[in-house]
Amino acid sequence: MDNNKSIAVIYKSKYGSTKKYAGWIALKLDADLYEISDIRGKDLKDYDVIIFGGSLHAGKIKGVDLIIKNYDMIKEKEIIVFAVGLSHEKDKLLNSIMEKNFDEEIGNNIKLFYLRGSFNYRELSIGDKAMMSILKIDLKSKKDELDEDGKGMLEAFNAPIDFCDKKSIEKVIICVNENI
Ligand SMILES: Cc1cc2nc3c(=O)[nH]c(=O)nc-3n(C[C@H](O)[C@H](O)[C@H](O)COP(=O)(O)O)c2cc1C
Repeated sequence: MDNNKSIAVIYKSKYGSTKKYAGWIALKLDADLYEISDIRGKDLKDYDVIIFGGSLHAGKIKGVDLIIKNYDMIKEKEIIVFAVGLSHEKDKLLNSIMEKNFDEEIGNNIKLFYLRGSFNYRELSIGDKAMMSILKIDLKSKKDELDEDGKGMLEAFNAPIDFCDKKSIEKVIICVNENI
């Protein structure tokens, strides 16, 4: 790895999984670590490699506007985004995250990864509980037709689940090391 390259890891996390992954990645890469509110868009130009991590919320990557709004300023840099969610990593998942969050130009220029997070219904904010309750009713009504993801989600309302796995950051680390 070229140690002269400066790397920023920036994250937006509501319940802690994305923060955990960002911390693991920053430590491994000896990068500067920022919670999203602690960095301004213009500070991004100080870095050669920008790694952004955000949790998935109804398909959207929280906080990723920081990358989108500043894209013209940072487009010559190495940009890596990791999304943290509960779904299983299926073939189409990355494509669907890409389509819901980025236009074609940005999509072609960034590297996108998916990491599995955690879920504890009891700890959710009131708004998130309301949103998830609607999902729960929907899942229950389709109980017999649910795929693995749906069944897992339904079970998660009763018992907290945590898929955070330090080993899964390896794909992000390899990507950074290959490109700098
Ligand atoms: C309201 C709500 C919406 C969610 N939407 C998605 C989603 O669209 N896709 C997904 O894979 N996970 C979804 N999740 C699961 C979160 O992404 C998961 O809990 C993640 O670990 C949260 O990250 P954080 O701990 O950094 O806040 C959702 C969770 C909540 C509470």
